[in-house]
Amino acid sequence: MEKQNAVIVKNLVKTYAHVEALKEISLNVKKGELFGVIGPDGAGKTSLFRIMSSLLLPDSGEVNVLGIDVTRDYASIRKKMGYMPGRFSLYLDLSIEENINLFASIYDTTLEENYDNIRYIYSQIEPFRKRRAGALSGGMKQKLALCCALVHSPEILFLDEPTTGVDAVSRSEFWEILQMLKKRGMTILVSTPYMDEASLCDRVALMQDGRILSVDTPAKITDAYAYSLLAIKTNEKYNMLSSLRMLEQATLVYPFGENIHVVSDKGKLTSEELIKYLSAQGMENWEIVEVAPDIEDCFIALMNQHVAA
Ligand SMILES: Nc1ncnc2c1ncn2[C@@H]1O[C@H](COP(=O)(O)OP(=O)(O)OP(=O)(O)O)[C@@H](O)[C@H]1O
Repeated sequence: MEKQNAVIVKNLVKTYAHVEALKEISLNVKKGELFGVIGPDGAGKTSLFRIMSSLLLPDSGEVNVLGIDVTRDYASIRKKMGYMPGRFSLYLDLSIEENINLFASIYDTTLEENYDNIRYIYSQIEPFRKRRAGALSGGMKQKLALCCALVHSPEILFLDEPTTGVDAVSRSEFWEILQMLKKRGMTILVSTPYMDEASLCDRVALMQDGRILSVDTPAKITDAYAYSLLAIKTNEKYNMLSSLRMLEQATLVYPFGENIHVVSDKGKLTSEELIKYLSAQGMENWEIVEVAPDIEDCFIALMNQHVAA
């Protein structure tokens, strides 16, 4: 049986003064899904999350969360959702325990009443419960903010860039917590600028400049890559980039980790032709390496298609 939608967003538009932050955004998220919204700074993620969480009104469009029209009935949806804003919403002068109790009191509940719901996360910071939030590491603040968002036992979580600026270990611990919450049936929407987090989601929306470029499972997005991708390993990155950018058959050339990626229309540039070109250019000490496109390659190609359109 087809899973029910937890979130339905239709033709959402949001404008600030002269900035069109959201340009007719539409998407559906299923109950129990871990759904990622991935995009660079300014893509419109925060605007979208604030509107879905009933904290901001759109200019036009529809937002339905758990069967509730959030633009009309924000009081009902707030009881059922947890929201973690991009910049932590913690009270830095209050202790861990006081922060959680404060958030609990807003929903007329207590930490004790909901202890079981947040035990897995809270137990990791409980030894420091008397410590001021301002004196916590980024990773601990992130766990505390998640406890605050979960303390009233919501059915759905909106997490806006929860891992931005947090160290790699804390990031990976945080994703483990999200997987655990998903297993318990929670619907989770999470935004992130980190492409490597895409593979941890059931489905992702790639977002740029107020638009969604693609929505699918990470595997289907990479399977749909419509170009030919060659990667070159070299110590002479700068010269290599300049040289490749003059190659007519290359649609896109960009540094990617240790390599340089060369994108061309299918059948337009073979590795033999690339070898010939680089040899003719007098380039030395490089090799072509086999790579499969990842989400970031797909994103770059989609952005380029959009700019070219
Ligand atoms: N209150 C505001 N007034 C004017 N422009 C705004 C306001 N809030 C956001 N914007 C602009 O709207 C666009 C989308 O911003 P938004 O914060 O939604 O994107 P984002 O993907 O969350 O990026 P970031 O990670 O930088 O917050 C950006 O161009 C931003 O500068």
